[in-house]
Amino acid sequence: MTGSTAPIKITTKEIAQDFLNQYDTFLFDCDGVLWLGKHLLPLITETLDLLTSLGKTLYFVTNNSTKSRAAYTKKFASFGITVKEDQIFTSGYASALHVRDSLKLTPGEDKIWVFGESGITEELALMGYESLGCDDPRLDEPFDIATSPFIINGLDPKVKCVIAGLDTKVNYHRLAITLQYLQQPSVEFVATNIDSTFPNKGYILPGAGSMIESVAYASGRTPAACGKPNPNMLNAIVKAKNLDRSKCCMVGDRLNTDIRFGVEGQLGTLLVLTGIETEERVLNTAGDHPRPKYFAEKLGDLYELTN
Ligand SMILES: O=C(O)[C@H](O)[C@H](O)COP(=O)(O)O
Ligand SMILES: [Mg+2]
Repeated sequence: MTGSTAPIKITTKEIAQDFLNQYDTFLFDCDGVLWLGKHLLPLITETLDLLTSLGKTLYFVTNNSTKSRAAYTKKFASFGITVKEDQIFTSGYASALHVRDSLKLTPGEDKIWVFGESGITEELALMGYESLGCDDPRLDEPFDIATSPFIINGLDPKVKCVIAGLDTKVNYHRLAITLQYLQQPSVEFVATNIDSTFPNKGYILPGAGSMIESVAYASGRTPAACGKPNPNMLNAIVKAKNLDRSKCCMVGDRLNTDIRFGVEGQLGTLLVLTGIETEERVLNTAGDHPRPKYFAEKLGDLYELTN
């Protein structure tokens, strides 16, 4: 898929100002746009302050499910940036909303097996759902079919759904037990997001999608993926915040998630080159991805060019 208009690179003060004048609300992806792991990208604080001083509204929409919205406020604070929990949307939160609003599982009764991290279980707990799996230390043990407590004790019949996401403690034990639940046809299969990779300070690392693919392949099942570019996530944000899509801009570093989310959601789009994509891919008219309206070397260019 290609946009008919060539993406505009933000390289001058005039282009930067023209871009800023078009939008009153910005939805920021996090990994690859604001930071790389624990490393804040250049001029991020200055750019967010600039936008706030111009009266813009800021939201943060990340596919990274390893942290809950509450934990992300702490991560922002660790960089000296004040962000309220209700400005943050994660794929873990979107998955929990899916469990509650689409699958309509019963809190306090139905349980969820989590192949992923605490950013998922904390969001589920806020909605009253008990999770199994995740960081249970027994899953850190090497898998042995004769001794695994999850095999010996049998599957929990109250588990009605598997949520799979990015799990930096992925191992055979977690894969094996997740597969046991996915072999139950009545157990729903939900994925937080589809990102194949993510950027972290000079390295491209396996993303949630690469791990989810493993259990999807083993089970022969396709999960419902809840993060960007799923329009349900954007619909939830637009509804919760009463947004005018024509005045919103999605800022991301990945074409098949962030920019697709923005283009298909009828938002403006800005792609920054500090994460996954290259200028060559952004300008490629033959790619199978939507192209952004704007792109820039880094988010901080907005600050640098207008000051
Ligand atoms: O694999 C993942 O979960 C993602 O690549 C990742 O962390 C994306 O986060 P985002 O770029 O949406 O902030
Ligand atoms: Mg990103």
